[in-house]
Amino acid sequence: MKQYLELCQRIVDEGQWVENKRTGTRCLTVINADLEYDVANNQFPMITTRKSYYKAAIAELLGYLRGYDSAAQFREIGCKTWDANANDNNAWLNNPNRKGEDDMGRVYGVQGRGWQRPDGSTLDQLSKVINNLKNGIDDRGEIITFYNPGEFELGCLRPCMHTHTFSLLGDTLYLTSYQRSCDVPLGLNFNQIQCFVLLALVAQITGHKAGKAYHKIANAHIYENQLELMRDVQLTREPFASPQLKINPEIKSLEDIETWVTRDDFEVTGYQCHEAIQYPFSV
Ligand SMILES: Nc1nc(=O)c2c([nH]1)NC[C@@H]1CN(c3ccc(C(=O)N[C@@H](CCC(=O)O)C(=O)O)cc3)CN21
Ligand SMILES: O=c1ccn([C@H]2C[C@H](O)[C@@H](COP(=O)(O)O)O2)c(=O)[nH]1
Repeated sequence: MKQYLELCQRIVDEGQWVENKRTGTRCLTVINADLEYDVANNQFPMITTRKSYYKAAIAELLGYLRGYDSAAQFREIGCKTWDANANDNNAWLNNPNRKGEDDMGRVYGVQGRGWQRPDGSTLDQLSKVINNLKNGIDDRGEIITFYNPGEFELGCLRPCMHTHTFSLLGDTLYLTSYQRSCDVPLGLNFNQIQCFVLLALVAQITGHKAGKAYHKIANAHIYENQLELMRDVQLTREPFASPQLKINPEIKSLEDIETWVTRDDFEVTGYQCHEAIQYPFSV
């Protein structure tokens, strides 16, 4: 929690204003942030200085792992975060590749589970990594990347947290996640949870201990219409201790994640937080 608040304070104190053409809203911006999460000791990085909706963040991650490409699929598993980008953004609405209501196109999990090869076949990056890790193999390229510049025009948004590298050291699994662009009041709240859960879950289904998750962010920003709430409300609050996450131990394979796991297989204990803050969202 301390590192999150320090990043927010750093943006407020040292950020520079950057115009943003896509959303039309300028952002107070810093470059480079390194965060880490202690999965080994179950220090679940949920924001405590406002109410955090962790189940929606986990549902979003499950949707990515399943290769979902429609905001309707995300809604069905308890996550509304893709409605606006799929249905309210003019650039995407006018894009001839959009296949209709709720279509997100070839984003995130579509690339993770079905990267298109030149010969027309597809590559399942996630299965490869899980199979190797299950067999104790780290080929120094246990990487899942959603970032496919050749297909940007086929999706509603370029992936933000775009690459995940898994590393095995003895029987301990580590994760390094890379993010090109981060909406610190809204998105990071979800992304911190997702890095933690991704490592905890993959460690569980591949039979390893979880170590740390490292989260590397290039452009970290606060939108202009979020600044007052962050500076004058959220940053004046004292954080509470980190809660703990309990994952259903019956989750044992990638197939389980694909078939029956829901957001209710994840329970948080010991969560104490300040009142909710509703931050504006820029589409
Ligand atoms: N401008 C912007 N910021 C983002 O963080 C973001 C995007 N766009 N587009 C793609 C995804 C969607 N994400 C989102 C979208 C909405 C919330 C959001 O509204 N969160 C609320 C409540 C969530 C709920 O009730 O389930 C929050 O208070 O955290 C969070 C992340 C993260 N990403
Ligand atoms: O997981 C996510 C997804 C998106 N974001 C934020 C970061 C930016 O504010 C927008 C994306 O805008 P771009 O113009 O494509 O950079 O969404 C996030 O923080 N986390």
